Amino acid sequence: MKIVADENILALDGWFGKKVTLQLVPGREINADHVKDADALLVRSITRVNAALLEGSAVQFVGTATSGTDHLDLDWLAQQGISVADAAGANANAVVEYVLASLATLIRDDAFDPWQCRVAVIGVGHVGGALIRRLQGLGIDCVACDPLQQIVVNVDYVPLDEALQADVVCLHTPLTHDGKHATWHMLDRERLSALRPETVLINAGRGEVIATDALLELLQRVPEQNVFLDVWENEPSPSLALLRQVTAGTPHIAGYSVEAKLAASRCVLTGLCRHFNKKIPAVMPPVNLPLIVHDERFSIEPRVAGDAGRTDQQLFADMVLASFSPARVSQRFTGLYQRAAADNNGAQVFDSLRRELAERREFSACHLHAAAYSPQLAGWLHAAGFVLQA
Ligand SMILES: NC(=O)c1ccc[n+]([C@@H]2O[C@H](COP(=O)([O-])OP(=O)(O)OC[C@H]3O[C@@H](n4cnc5c(N)ncnc54)[C@H](O)[C@@H]3O)[C@@H](O)[C@H]2O)c1
Ligand SMILES: O=C(O)[C@H](O)[C@H](O)COP(=O)(O)O
Repeated sequence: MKIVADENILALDGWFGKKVTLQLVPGREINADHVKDADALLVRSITRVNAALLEGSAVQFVGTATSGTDHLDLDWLAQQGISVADAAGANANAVVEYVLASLATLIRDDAFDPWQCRVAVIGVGHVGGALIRRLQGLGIDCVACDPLQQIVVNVDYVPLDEALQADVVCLHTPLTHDGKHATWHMLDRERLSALRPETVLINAGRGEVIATDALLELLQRVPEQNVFLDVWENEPSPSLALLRQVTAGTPHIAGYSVEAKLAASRCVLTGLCRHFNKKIPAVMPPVNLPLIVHDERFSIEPRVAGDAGRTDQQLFADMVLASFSPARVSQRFTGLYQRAAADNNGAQVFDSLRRELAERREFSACHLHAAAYSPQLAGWLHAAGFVLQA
């Protein structure tokens, strides 16, 4: 059997016996020549999988290590009888932590108190559902907007235009082009203009859900509007003007963590085994991941305990941002991207930064000493996903 796979799907090597030929290829370079005699293709979001790639090939299974599937021509694949498996849910927790870290950026700067706010989550699937549960666990008021499925209980579902009046608006929808609830340019000029200037907008769904030109116009008119973008139109070459204007812009890494990457690999390998009627290995990619109890990134802990001058909210933000700071990533991304864009190398910067940022660990890898924090702060840290030990 021959499997062609994106070289950046984590921990694929070592899972296949001698009867399998695994060819690893950079995702943007996978072409019809690579796949013509392959039985299976494993991709990430950057490979377009359609007739142009697979027509006449031997591929009968496509696995994508992503939740989004807009890079796959699902109708054509179904017509051809090619099976598809995705990794929906694998990176939901990483995206939730990205949203918490974005809010922490504003809390730290004293610009914002989420406990006095209403957060609207638009798109309530794996990511949006997990986000609502996490925010509610933190005691933060939420509403949900999802006209296609209403699966989360104990939350009010509201129409889109009402959701856009919340204090924080989080977009977690797929990119879709057809039907009454298509999401392409769902936030167009008219809807963006309806946002209140103090509303915080976060997009970790797909870039095309917001019309770039209209958002740029909005930010030129209302520069104080806080906007966090992880996804962009025209990746890997997003608008530099927009990147410069947003509160924090990251190169599509909200769902990036070692935990998420391994879970995604597990999903595609499970799908592959099911399709080819192979036994699903009991233990899948590796893994003894070290905890970060003593990691220098968390040397903040003693400072937190000793710093009587900071409020529990600020200390909460400090802890979250010590783990992952979208603003720090944004600063680096913006600097590198604007220099590279001058030489038309922006796309390489986008891709190489993404590779580098895949080593993030989730909050659960950080074990903290409960006694170092006030009961309120310890409760928030626990609810956010950190592990509190006696
Ligand atoms: N930035 C990242 O790193 C990252 C990571 C994971 C997922 N994503 C993106 O986020 C999307 C959501 O991820 P997920 O795992 O929750 O997917 P999911 O399929 O579990 O959930 C998507 C939800 O969006 C809802 N939806 C569809 N159209 C809508 C509309 N017009 N208005 C409101 N809701 C709508 C669906 O009903 C569904 O409940 C993915 O499709 C992907 O494009 C991005
Ligand atoms: O849809 C998803 O799951 C995410 O957008 C995912 O994080 C994309 O990551 P990539 O496949 O490009 O590494």
